[in-house]
Formats: sequence, structure tokens, C-alpha cells
Amino acid sequence: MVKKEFKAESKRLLDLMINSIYTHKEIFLRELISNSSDAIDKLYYKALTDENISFNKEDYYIKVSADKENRLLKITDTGIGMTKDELEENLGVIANSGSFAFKRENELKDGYDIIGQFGVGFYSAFMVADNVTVLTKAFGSDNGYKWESSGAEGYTVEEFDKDSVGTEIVLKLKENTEDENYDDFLEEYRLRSIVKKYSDFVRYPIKMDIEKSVPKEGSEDEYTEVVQEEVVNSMVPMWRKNKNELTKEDYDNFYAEKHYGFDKPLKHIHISADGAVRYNAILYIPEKTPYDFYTKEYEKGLELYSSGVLIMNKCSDLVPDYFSFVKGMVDSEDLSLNISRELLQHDRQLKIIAKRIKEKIKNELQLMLKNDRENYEKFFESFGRQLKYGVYSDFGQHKETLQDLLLFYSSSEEKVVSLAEYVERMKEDQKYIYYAAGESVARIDKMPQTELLKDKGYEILYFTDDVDEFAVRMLMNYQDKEFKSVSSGDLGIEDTTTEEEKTQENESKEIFVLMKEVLMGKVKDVRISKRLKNHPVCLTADGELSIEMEKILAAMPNNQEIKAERVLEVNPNHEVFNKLKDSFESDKDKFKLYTEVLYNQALLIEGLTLSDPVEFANNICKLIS
Ligand SMILES: Nc1ncnc2c1ncn2[C@@H]1O[C@H](COP(=O)(O)OP(=O)(O)OP(=O)(O)O)[C@@H](O)[C@H]1O
Repeated sequence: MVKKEFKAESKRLLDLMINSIYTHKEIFLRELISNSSDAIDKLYYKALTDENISFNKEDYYIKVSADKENRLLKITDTGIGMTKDELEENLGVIANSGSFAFKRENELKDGYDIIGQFGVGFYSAFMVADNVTVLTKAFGSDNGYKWESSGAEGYTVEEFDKDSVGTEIVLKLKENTEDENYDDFLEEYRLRSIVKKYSDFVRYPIKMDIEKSVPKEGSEDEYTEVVQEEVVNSMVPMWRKNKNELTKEDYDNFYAEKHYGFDKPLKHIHISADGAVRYNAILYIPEKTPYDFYTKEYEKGLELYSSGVLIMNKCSDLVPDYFSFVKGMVDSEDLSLNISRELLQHDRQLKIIAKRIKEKIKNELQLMLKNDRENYEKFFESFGRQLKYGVYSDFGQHKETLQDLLLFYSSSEEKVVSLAEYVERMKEDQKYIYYAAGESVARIDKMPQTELLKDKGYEILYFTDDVDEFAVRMLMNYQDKEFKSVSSGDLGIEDTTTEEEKTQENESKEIFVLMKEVLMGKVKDVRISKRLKNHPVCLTADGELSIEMEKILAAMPNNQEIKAERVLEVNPNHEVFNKLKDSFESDKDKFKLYTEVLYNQALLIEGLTLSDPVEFANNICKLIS
């Protein structure tokens, strides 16, 4: 027998292959099973075009079996097999793909499921094996052949007596090393889990001999070990099934089986696209926030399949960050994969799919908001914050996509409402969308700054999430209505100050000047308030940064101590103001004391910390005594 050498380039390529193309050794099984599936497919396609060939699906299968004693792993198939020439062409020349050629030749008849395209997958066997033997008999041929190789040195081909058409690949596993336990690839549980992981939806049965405990005949409590052949893959991918044939339960089961989450999904979205890019997808909107969702550890992404074979566990390019809660999978035969099938090349098709998926999710969420409010609110409770981050991130690029999906608690409705609902309810004379930011609904309810607006019957949106105000600053307006904080300098309400009040304001000017002096460095200004009714004072802010935003920034790890421009507003109609006026005339020390106490009180109401709580307590004591 003459030993033939691989061509020089092939040697180098093989070395590269074995050492660097794949990151996970277990991939070899996926590659060999995919080859077997392609081989059966080829027979199937032949049968489609040749009436002399019958294809009885039950006769076709792939079998994975381990011989622990001899450290052999076998992958057997009942596919088309290879002739001597094909063996030479396909397994003797690296990067020659018989499958790719087959697909090209049969293009007119659709090469739908054929997986192979690069002509390298087979050699991944050498990642785990020292020696690989291929026993094969081609369809329509009388002779079988044996191809054998121990790697880069070359291969031999000789005739071999084989009964049935098909191929058997025998791997002699490498010796265990410190880093790698190759014996693992002989264990039933490990093989089974690799098959499940990558090849679950290969459409022919993948069989394995499974060891089982069964009750002994005639006995109820005695068991005996038997070996039974079982099909270990699911075969028909759920996403290729007709939507009408599937029930909600089917989708829920798939969600659980795939470990997308422990909850039940709120909604599933099944896409079968047949346009410029062909793909199928099953997406889920979960109900509950995963425990790590709002942490750095959370990894977004969808499972990516190419013709039913798993390529990537979490393909992050398929979903934008603001929809990172979406779980599920995409399968497409139109992707440009790289040689290891672990990565995608700067893929145009993938971009198109991602764009379509994004739009579909948005539309489905919008429909849910419209037609299934209860569930939408549950969803928003879990993931609304992520949508708001989305509005804020990337300089507001996604605000158009997301603004109609937002919900905020409303002062008048006492439940969450959408921006569209708010605008529809706006009073005729109301120019702005008002909001109040604070720690909780209960706290905002008591904010002095909201008094006048509530009195006028204006609805106020309550912002209780850190991100709310930042997001809305990015939005700027909704349906041409600007957002306005209840604490902003100008509330945009028509000035209804009477002449009498104007005189009073003028007379009080000196009082405010002195108050400002007392509070030097603490506030930018002290002013008469047009928004207070029952409270004596409140804090507001001039400029871009609100007091709530200042608090949020201060809580961040690398806070830069950015301060809002604080303004102390005083209610001229409150009894306390008369006291202030009296003390201004008669007792400047008392005036100072009142000013300090009122300022600190405003700080407390805002939930800000006092710079000197002891002094504040002493001042109160002074007032009491
Ligand atoms: N079990 C098999 N039965 C029949 N032909 C096979 C089998 N395994 C491999 N072949 C042939 O050998 C060729 C090379 O296989 P290899 O796995 O290296 O590449 P591929 O499957 O074509 O492409 P890829 O690198 O994308 O997997 C295949 O195209 C196919 O023609």
C-alpha cells in the first residue's frame, strides 16, 4: 500500500486546523454529525430527482457509540458514502468541500439543509484523536474503502469490505493530558449533552446506546442494568413548524427546555421570514427580571443557528441593549459563517436580521400595550428601566423607537400611564408635560412644589427611577409638548400676580437680599414662590441640573460633586413669612435663625442631608425656648 502525502499547504493547514481554528474541542462532534446529516441529505435530494431511488426516512440515521476499553469513538451514518475518488478529493485535500460542490450543482433544486461549505470540519477530529479511520461505501457502488490517517503525515486508502452503504468514522482518542481529559468524550452523559447542545435539531435521528436501570422481570423492587438504543435529538426544530400547529404550551415548554428563564414568558414572537434574508426566529418577552439583569455580569443575546446547527450561544449583535431582556433563537441558512462556524464575518445578513428583529419586538410590545395592558404593565415593571436607559443612551439615538413604550405613574390617574395618554388628557391651557422626581410615589405626593399644579388640575408624572429625569431630558419633548419639572425655575404658567402682590413683592425685596446673604454659598437665590400654597418654603433649581439629578450623580462611584443651582422659594402667603418680616424689622439675629431653619427644612423635605445637623437641632431648641 502506498502512503500518499498531503500537499504541503494541506500539512500547514491541518496543523492550523488542529491547533487554532476551534476554541472548543467538543465541536468535533458537531462537525462529524453535520457531515453525516449532509450525507443523508444528499441521498434524499438524489431520491427527489430520480424515481428509481426510494428514500424511506426511517432507514436513515446517525449513530454515536463509544468503546471505552479501546478508547474508540464511532460516528456511523447511513448516508451517501464516498467513492475512492471522493475520498481522495474530499478528505485528501483540505478545504475541498464535496458538500459545497453538491450544493452548487443542485442549486436549482434547493440545497436548503446542507451544512458543509468550507471543507475543513472533518479535520477537527484530529483535535481529539491521534488516528482517524473512515470506512465508507458509496451509494451505487460495489466496493467499500478504508481511509486512515494519523494527522499531518498523510493518509492511506485501501479497499475494504463493507456491507451497507454509508460511512463510519472511528476516532482513536488522544491520551489524556494535564489539561484535557479525552476520556470524557467516551462518557455517555458528555456525548449526549454535546449532541443536545449543537445538534439537537439535525433532522435525522442521532442514536446512542443508553444504559438504563429497568425493573427485573417478575420483581417490583429489583432492578437490572440494560443497554437500549435511543434517539437523543429532538430532530424537528420547533421554529420550522407551522405556527398554527403550535400551542402556547408548546412555546412555554420550549422556553423552559432551553433554559431561557425560570419564569413563564409573557409573550412569544414566532417569525418565519422568506424575503431577502431567510430566517426563522422564536423570541420571548420574559415576565420576571433575571436576578443579574441589571448587573455587568448579565449577557444579552440570542442563540444563533445555521441550518439547524448551533453556532453561537449568545449572539449579542442580534438584539440592541435596550431590548437585552429578549430571549430566544434565530436560525438562518443565509449567514456568512467563518471557517470555525463560531463567528460570523462582518455579516450583512445578520445586520438585516437584527434590524427586523428590533422592529418586530418594538411592534409586538406596542401591540401588547394596546391590547394586553395587564401583561404589558407586568413587563414594564420588570424591564421598563432598561427601555428608559435606552432612551438616554447613545445620545438619544433610539428615543423615537422607545418613547411610545414608556410608562410613568400619574398623579391624577394613580396608576401608570403612557405619554400619549398623558398628552391626550392635557388641559387646554396646559403647555407642558409636568413631572416630579423623587424617591417614591408617597414622597412625591407630598412635595410642596406640586401644590399649585395640582390645584390647577394638571396631571403630574412621578419619576421614581434614577434614570427617569435623565431619559426625559434626552427626549426633550413628546408630540411637540416639552417636559417640565415641577421644581424648575419657571413653571410656564400664566402670571396671574395681582397689583397688590406685585407691591408686596417689591416691599419684600430687601428681605430676600438679606436671606441670600445669610445663606451665602448655599443657594444661588432666594425668591418669592408662585407654586407654594400650604408650605412655607421649598427648594428648586435653576439651570440644567435638577436637585434629584444632583443626588443621583452624587451616589455614583466617581462622582464629581456637580451641584444644582439651588434656589430657596418662600411662600409670601404663609404665616411664617409674617414672622420673617417682623424679625427683619426688629431682630436681625432672630431673622438669621429663621432663615437657617427654613433652609434646612427645605433640604430635609428634598431628602438632602444637612451639612450640620447638630446646629439645626440647636437652632430648633433656641426657637422653642
Ligand atoms: N460522513 C460522510 N459521508 C459522506 N461524505 C462525507 C462525510 N464526511 C465528509 N464527507 C465529505 O467530505 C467533505 C469534506 O468534509 P469537511 O467536514 O472537511 O468539510 P465540509 O463539511 O464540506 O465543510 P465544513 O468545513 O463547512 O464542515 C464533505 O464536503 C463531504 O463531501
